[in-house]
Formats: sequence, structure tokens, C-alpha cells
Amino acid sequence: MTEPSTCAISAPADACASRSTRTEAELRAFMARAVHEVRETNPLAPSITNTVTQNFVANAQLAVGGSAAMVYLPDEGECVAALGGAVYINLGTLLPVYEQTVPATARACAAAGKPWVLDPVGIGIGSLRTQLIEAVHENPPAILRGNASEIIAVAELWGLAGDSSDDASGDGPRGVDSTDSVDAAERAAVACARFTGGAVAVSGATDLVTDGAQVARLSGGSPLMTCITGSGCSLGGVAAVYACVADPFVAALTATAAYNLAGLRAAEACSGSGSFQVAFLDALYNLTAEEVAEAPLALASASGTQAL
Ligand SMILES: Nc1ncnc2c1ncn2[C@@H]1O[C@H](COP(=O)(O)OP(=O)(O)O)[C@@H](O)[C@H]1O
Ligand SMILES: Cc1ncsc1CCOP(=O)(O)O
Ligand SMILES: [Mg+2]
Repeated sequence: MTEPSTCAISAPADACASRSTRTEAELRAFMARAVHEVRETNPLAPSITNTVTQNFVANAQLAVGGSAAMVYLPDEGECVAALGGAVYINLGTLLPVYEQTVPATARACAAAGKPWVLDPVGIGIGSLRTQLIEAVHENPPAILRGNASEIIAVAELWGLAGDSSDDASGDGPRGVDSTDSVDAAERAAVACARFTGGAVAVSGATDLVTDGAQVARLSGGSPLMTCITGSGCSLGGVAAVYACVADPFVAALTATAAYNLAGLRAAEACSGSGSFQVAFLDALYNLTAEEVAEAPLALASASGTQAL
């Protein structure tokens, strides 16, 4: 087994594009290492994120062993791109200043060779979200994370959809929720990953994670995850924590596997959606590296996926 790639930390996302495919056993070993390393090194993954779920994002990042810092302003974004191991940008609630903050932070990440994670929450609401997603096309995220309708919408905005939207509902997201199945977003996800050279994580009842060469499907979680706000947002924040120590594909797989396990356990321990949220943080906090590495995951080649 080769050493885990550090390209997510030391080089732009497109430097990862030529990475050869890895076996399931290798990926699982890298996932375990990512969980360990985060707990040992407490990496900082700063966020520009929405006001609805900011606290939950920070608590989830802390629960897995990372460090959180939420910022709003352009020079703050540039500053944390230098300070952090990876940056999380979530477009859930926008302020006018984000017109400057988001492109400046993406540029600063590219200049510093730091990975960043994008959650295009609410894409399609108003014009600024669209404008920002088009603007970051030139400095794309190492990890794009969203629900199926959001990923399909990003592929369309970036001109990557081809006929991939044939499978989509055509309705776009319903507010912040998906109207499409994860399978309908597969071609869009593969196309986006091939474009960014990083990874794309599509969430749903069964999650899909791809680096454009391989496609993993991960099961678990709980329908209760859709009854609280922030399970998707915090998944992006936790993916950014793992991106501080692992390449984008491994980081996205690790975060997704951890969420599926924690969701299952929290559902067993709770008595409704309120106690689910608390039980979920407890479960994230208590997960071991070995458990995450053994999470249900089916790996396939993306070569059969006509993405472009
Ligand atoms: N029906 C479901 N069963 C199990 N897990 C789910 C289900 N729906 C969503 N999840 C999980 O909830 C988390 C957030 O996913 P999702 O609800 O699709 O994101 P978003 O909140 O951004 O729309 C992911 O970890 C996903 O695996
Ligand atoms: C409800 C809501 N409105 C704007 S952002 C947001 C949070 C969305 O969180 P998630 O996508 O994790 O459900
Ligand atoms: Mg979301």
C-alpha cells in the first residue's frame, strides 16, 4: 500500500487528478488513518457557513476531533485559508459581503494549495448563489458536497451536465431539500469530480462519493437525519476536517461513513428528533477509526459512467 496522498494539503486540487485508483482495502486503511490523525492533531477547518446550522457544524467538527472557526468577511476568509488545513464554504444563508468573501477565499485557498469544501445549499434561490457558484469555477473546491438536486444544479451551472440532467427531475432543489434520487446525480457527480480533480459527495438514503475514477456507495444513517436541520451542512464541515489530513476522496468517504454509523446509532438511542441531534453528536464523538473503516461501502469503477 502506498503512503496516503498529501496532495490535498500541499497542491491544488487538479494535482490529484492523476492519482491511480485504490483498492477497497487501501481506501479503508486510509479512512482509519484519517480518523486517527484528526484525533491526534486537532486540525483547524474554518468555515464560512449559514446562520441556521453554524453551531451544529462547529460541534460536529469538534466531535470528530477537529477545530472550528466561523468567519464572514473577505480578509477573514483569506486569513483562515492560510491558517487552516482546509476551508468549508456553505452558501445556505448569504450576506451581500459574500459576493467578495467567497471568491476571495477560494482564490486564497488555491494560492496557498489548501483544499476547500463547497456545499451549494439552496442553489437556485436568488441570483447571488448562482453568481458565486459560477465565480468559483476558476478555483474549484477539492470536495463538492450536496444533496442530489444540488449536485445536478452545480454540474449544469458549470456547463458539465451534458445529457446528465436527463435523469433529473428538472425541478431543481425544493428550497434546501432534494427532489432527485442519488442515482440520478451520478453522472453529474462524476463530471464535477473530473472537472475539479477532487471528490464529490452526494447525500441521501444511500450516499455516493466519487473522485471521477471510482464511485463508492455508502449505506446507513437514519431518516431522522432529514428531521433535523444541519445534517448535510455539518457533513460538509466534517469532510473539511478530514481534508486537513487526507486527500479529497478519502476525506469525503471518511466523513460520509462516520455520518452513516453515527446516524444509525443515534436513531437507536433517541426518542425523537430533538434527542436524535444530541445522540448524533455523542455517536460521532465515540466512533473509533476501526468502526469507520469497516462501515458499509461498495466500490465500483466510474468508467462505465458517461459523465461528459
Ligand atoms: N433517508 C435517509 N436514510 C438514512 N440517511 C439519510 C437519509 N436521508 C439523508 N440521510 C443522511 O443525512 C445526511 C444529510 O443528507 P441530506 O439530507 O441528503 O443532506 P441535505 O441536508 O444537505 O439535504 C447524510 O449523512 C445522509 O446519508
Ligand atoms: C434550513 C436552511 N435554510 C437555509 S440554510 C439551511 C440549513 C440547511 O441545512 P441542511 O442542508 O444540512 O439540511
Ligand atoms: Mg444541505
